[in-house]
Amino acid sequence: MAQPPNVRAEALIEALPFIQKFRGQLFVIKYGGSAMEDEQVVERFLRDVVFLEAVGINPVVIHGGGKAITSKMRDAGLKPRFVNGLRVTDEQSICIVEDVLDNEINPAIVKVMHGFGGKAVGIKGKDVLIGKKLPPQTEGKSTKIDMGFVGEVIDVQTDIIAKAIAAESVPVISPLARDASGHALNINADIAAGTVAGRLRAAKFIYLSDVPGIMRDPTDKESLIPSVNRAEIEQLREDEIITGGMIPKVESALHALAEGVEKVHFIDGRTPHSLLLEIFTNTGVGTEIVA
Ligand SMILES: Nc1ncnc2c1ncn2[C@@H]1O[C@H](COP(=O)(O)OP(=O)(O)O)[C@@H](O)[C@H]1O
Ligand SMILES: CC(=O)N[C@@H](CCC(=O)OP(=O)(O)O)C(=O)O
Repeated sequence: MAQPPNVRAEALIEALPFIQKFRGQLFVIKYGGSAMEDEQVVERFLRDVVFLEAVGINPVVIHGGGKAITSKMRDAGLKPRFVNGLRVTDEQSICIVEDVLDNEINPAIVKVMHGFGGKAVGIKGKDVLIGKKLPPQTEGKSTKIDMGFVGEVIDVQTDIIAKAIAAESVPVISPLARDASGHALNINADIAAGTVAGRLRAAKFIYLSDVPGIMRDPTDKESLIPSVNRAEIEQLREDEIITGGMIPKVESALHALAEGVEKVHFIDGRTPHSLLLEIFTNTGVGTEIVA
């Protein structure tokens, strides 16, 4: 049932101080994982991003696509393998990774945003992120695994991103880098986003995922941790409360904070308008990481 007009107007007025505070500021948003699986959820999120841009905030979106890559690899008869949350990526797999991220997911996001009347520009990670191959990773106690074409970001060509923002377009960036010889490297999207947020000194860095935030028990919603600092994160890792896909997230969040990002938030991409609630209301949503 529609709310009375004055209640609806109050929601806009509640947003006023936040719009005034955040206009002109740069927010990096990592969008990935299961929160990307449902078309309705994707559209709702992207409309929220268009809204941010329309009220003068400068969002930069870094997207993932791990699930789609896994499914395409399986179709090709390849068996996905992860070490410490990172996909082992051989020559055949990197072609699939590039195809899924740059030719499918990235243009689809831009198209939906255009459909909502937003301005967005797709940027291939390879065009802005310079990387180098990761050394072999330790699995278990001592086994070293060659990760293939998996990299870390050593430089960001921020001028290309800045140009898009100056043109009032939302940069939508895929998590790939190029190495010194121009070869594509697969970058975990959380790590790519954390590096970009740090280099751009984002006012906020927001992760949208498929959990309410960081939890003491990922199966119990009530165990959500609303605010956490570096020392507490280290303890949560030691106690193996933060595991799996949450590890690259907290690591890149801490990296971004060390680089001067003001605030990092983990919110649930499945909750309708969690992004707008986090930014434009006093309601605390998800987990905030403070320096
Ligand atoms: N303490 C924790 N709190 C919340 N989620 C956690 C925690 N530890 C591990 N996880 C896992 O991390 C996952 C999120 O990481 P991931 O699946 O890589 O997200 P995305 O694909 O959105 O980047 C959650 O679905 C959850 O299973
Ligand atoms: C090296 C590495 O693991 N790269 C990731 C890149 C995509 C990603 O991170 O996507 P999500 O954010 O949706 O998980 C991968 O191949 O799955």
